Amino acid sequence: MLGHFLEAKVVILGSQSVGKTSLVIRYVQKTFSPNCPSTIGASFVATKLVVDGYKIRLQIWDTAGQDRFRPMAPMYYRGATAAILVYDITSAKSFSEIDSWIKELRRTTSDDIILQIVGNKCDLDHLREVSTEQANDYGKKQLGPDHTLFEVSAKDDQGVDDMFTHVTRRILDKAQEIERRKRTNPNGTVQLDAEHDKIKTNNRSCCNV
Ligand SMILES: Nc1nc2c(ncn2[C@@H]2O[C@H](COP(=O)(O)OP(=O)(O)OP(=O)(O)O)[C@@H](O)[C@H]2O)c(=O)[nH]1
Repeated sequence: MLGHFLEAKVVILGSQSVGKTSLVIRYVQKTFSPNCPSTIGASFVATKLVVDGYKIRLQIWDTAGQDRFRPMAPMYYRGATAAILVYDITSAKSFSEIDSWIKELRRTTSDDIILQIVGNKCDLDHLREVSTEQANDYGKKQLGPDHTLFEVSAKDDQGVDDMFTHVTRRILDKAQEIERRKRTNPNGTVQLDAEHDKIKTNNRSCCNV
């Protein structure tokens, strides 16, 4: 049975200035700073939450969107359970770059990585360049009919908590699926252990959440 303590790595990817750091700060610190400095390399924050009775520790890696840091990205997404792919709804270019992230992740990571598309800055609807319908259709086409697009605003605190909770639920579902497969396919131990390594579960009955 899946332990009641779970740890997962989540990486945030996307073009420069789409608001990756702002989303993490909004989620973890409940604040917004309009003068957020551009990320150099990447930064890491850990946060604990309880979803559906499970205590989860998310290790969130916020990566730098500047092109010069792109070659470093594999260092941060390697071993990730989930990747949050962020675009800015006022930038068609940032949306088109999601496609190259998906291709790169498909090429270089396990099929099991959870991919979540997120449009940030929905407070700037009057400047919108990417329609909800376009992004929604794209997400379902690329990531399957169950993919739910999130349009959020780190500035106005719209949808950010819901989006992180949704990703965490998907991580839980994945962990449960891996457990199920492990039970029903004992011959697949090696492969399943490799997968399982990315979602660390622990049967501890007590933790710091
Ligand atoms: N209006 C609005 N501005 C936002 C929002 N989120 C971020 N910003 C602004 O967008 C700019 C870039 O935000 P960051 O969080 O630094 O973006 P980033 O994707 O982490 O940027 P890099 O680290 O350079 O890749 C900053 O001026 C933010 O204040 C939002 O939801 N609405």
